[in-house]
Amino acid sequence: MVTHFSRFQHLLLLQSRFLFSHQSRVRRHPLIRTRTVIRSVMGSSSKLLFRQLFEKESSTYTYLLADVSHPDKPALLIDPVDKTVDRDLKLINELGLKLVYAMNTHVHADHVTGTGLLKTKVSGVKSVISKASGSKADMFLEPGDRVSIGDIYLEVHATPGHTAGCVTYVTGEDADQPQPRMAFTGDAVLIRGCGRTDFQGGSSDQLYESVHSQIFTLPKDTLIYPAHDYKGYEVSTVGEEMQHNPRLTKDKETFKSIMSNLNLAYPKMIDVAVPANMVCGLQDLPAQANL
Ligand SMILES: N[C@@H](CCC(=O)N[C@@H](CSS)C(=O)NCC(=O)O)C(=O)O
Ligand SMILES: [Fe+2]
Repeated sequence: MVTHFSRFQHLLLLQSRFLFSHQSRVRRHPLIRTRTVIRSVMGSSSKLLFRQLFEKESSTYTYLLADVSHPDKPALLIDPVDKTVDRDLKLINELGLKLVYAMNTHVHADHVTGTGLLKTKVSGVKSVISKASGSKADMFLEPGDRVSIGDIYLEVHATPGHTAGCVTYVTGEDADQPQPRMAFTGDAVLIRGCGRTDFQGGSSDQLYESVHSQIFTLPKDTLIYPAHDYKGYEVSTVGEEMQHNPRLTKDKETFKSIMSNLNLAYPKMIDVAVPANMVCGLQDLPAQANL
C-alpha cells in the first residue's frame, strides 16, 4: 500500500511538473506575443500562416493568409492599404509566399485600397470584391462563393448595412480547415462596436439584420477580425460580441437610435478614397487601363 501510494504520488508529481513546465514554456516563449504562435496554441490548422497587420493613420487591419503546406505557398491579403503595400510585399517575399488574391471587404471611405497598386507590383495578382459593391475588380463575389488558396478557403457572407456591398469572409467549417473559424468582418462588426451607417448606401436596419443572421449565427468561438480598431483591440469572438458589444446586444430599435445619434465627422479622406476604391484604388495611375 505504501509503495502503491508513493507510486501514485510520484505520478502526480511528474504530471504536475509536466504541466508546470509546459505552461512555463508557453508563458516564457519569446514568440508568444506574435499572433501566429497564439493561433497555433489555439489549435489552428498547421497549414495556415496568418498575420494581422496594422496601418496606423486609418487604424486599418490588413490580414495575410497563406497555405504553407502547399508547394507554392499561395497567399491572399484582405483589406490592404495603399500606404503599406511595400511593407506587406516585403513580408510576403521574406516568407516565400506567392500572392494570388488582393481582396476587399467593401469600398472603403477612409483610405485608398492597396489592391490596384499590388496588381502593378506583382504579376498575376487578382483584385477581388463583392459584386454588390459596384466597384471594378478582376473577380466579383456573391454570397456563398468560396475563395481558395491551396486547401484553405474563405466563404462569402453578405453583410450589408455599413455599405450596400459589404461582405464578411469566413474560413471553412470542414474539419480540415483552420479551427476555430475566423470571420473577417470588415466594418460590419468592430470589436465592441460596428461600422457607421450614414453614407455609401448604409442602413442601420440592414446592418442589424446582417450581423444577427450572418455573424452571430456562427459558432461562438469563431474569431472576429475587423477591418478597423480605434480602441486598442486585436481580436474578439462571436460569443464575446454577442455578450458585450454595446450596440449590437441591444434590440433593433435601440440599435437604430444609437446609430442615428453617433454624430461622427465624415472620414477625412472620403472624397478621395471612395472614387479611388470604386476603381480598385488606381484612379490616377495609367495602369487603370489594365484592370
Ligand atoms: N476618423 C476617421 C474615420 C472614422 C470612421 O468613421 N470610421 C468608420 C469606419 S471607416 S469607413 C466607422 O464606421 N466608424 C464607426 C465608429 O463607431 O467609429 C477618419 O477620418 O478617417
Ligand atoms: Fe468602411
